[in-house]
Amino acid sequence: MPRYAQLVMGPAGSGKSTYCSTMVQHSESLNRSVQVVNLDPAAEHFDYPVMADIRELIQVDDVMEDDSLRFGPNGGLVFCMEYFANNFDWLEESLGHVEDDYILFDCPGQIELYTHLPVMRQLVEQLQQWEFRVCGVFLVDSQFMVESFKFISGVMAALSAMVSLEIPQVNIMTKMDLLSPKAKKEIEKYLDPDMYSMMEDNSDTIRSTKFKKLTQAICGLIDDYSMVRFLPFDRTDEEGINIVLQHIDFSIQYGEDLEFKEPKENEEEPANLNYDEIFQGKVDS
Ligand SMILES: Nc1nc2c(ncn2[C@@H]2O[C@H](COP(=O)(O)OP(=O)(O)OP(=O)(O)O)[C@@H](O)[C@H]2O)c(=O)[nH]1
Ligand SMILES: [Mg+2]
Repeated sequence: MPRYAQLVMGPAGSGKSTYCSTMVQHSESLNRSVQVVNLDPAAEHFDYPVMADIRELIQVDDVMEDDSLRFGPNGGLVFCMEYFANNFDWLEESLGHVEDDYILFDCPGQIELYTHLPVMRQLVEQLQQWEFRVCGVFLVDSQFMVESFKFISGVMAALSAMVSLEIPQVNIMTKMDLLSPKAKKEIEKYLDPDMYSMMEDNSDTIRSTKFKKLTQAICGLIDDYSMVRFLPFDRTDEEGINIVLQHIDFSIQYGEDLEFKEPKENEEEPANLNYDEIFQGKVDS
């Protein structure tokens, strides 16, 4: 039986931990069991129950305080994640061997983990060896998406995670509840974007021809392959949360292998039922 995992990624402060706790609550209301693993060695607050916490293995503060290492917060985090990659048996022990389990991994916000460092890919390969079907969930803060250039940089971040991990990925715009109704309307065009027209929006502000050509090439690449779409995520909207969950479940085929329970048969028909007699009786009366 397969196991299921969501790798919750995204830039710092994009709402990863909040997403995890919202999903746990939502799944509880659906009578589904979803567990969360904290993979952020610098995490301070989260309000979901954890099944495993990387801080039991290693903490950024300890690495920074170590006189022989002398790392700052970002170098410290990279060191922690590399240490984690060399100690996956800790994770294996913490996860146990439960069939059919569904686990969210709340990842750190340093973007280099998803663009060029090998740690997340190693984690994905390891999870797949343990029979997990993994979906990447990439979060981007909707507050930063209201202008085309910011949007393009968000798209590129999501795309580089998608390309480097080679797993199904669902991209999400978070904090939709903070947008005004006008901004909400405005942001709709970013959910399923037409990159060429977005390029047109900006053409007046781009003066350099080289920059314009480069932007055009990037927009063309994104559009031609239809690689990036976003789903809105408003933590106060149950219906919207359900749509996000359905997309993710679909991408990892959650539910297809669950055992089908036959509905209980109604009372069996009497064995010697003579339909001719019944019919005859009805016709006679
Ligand atoms: N209004 C609103 N606030 C949100 C939402 N999601 C996150 N926030 C707020 O945004 C801030 C950051 O959220 P986190 O969930 O901690 O973000 P994160 O991506 O886990 O942050 P790091 O782990 O530090 O990278 C917190 O103050 C949250 O309360 C949302 O959907 N709506
Ligand atoms: Mg967090």
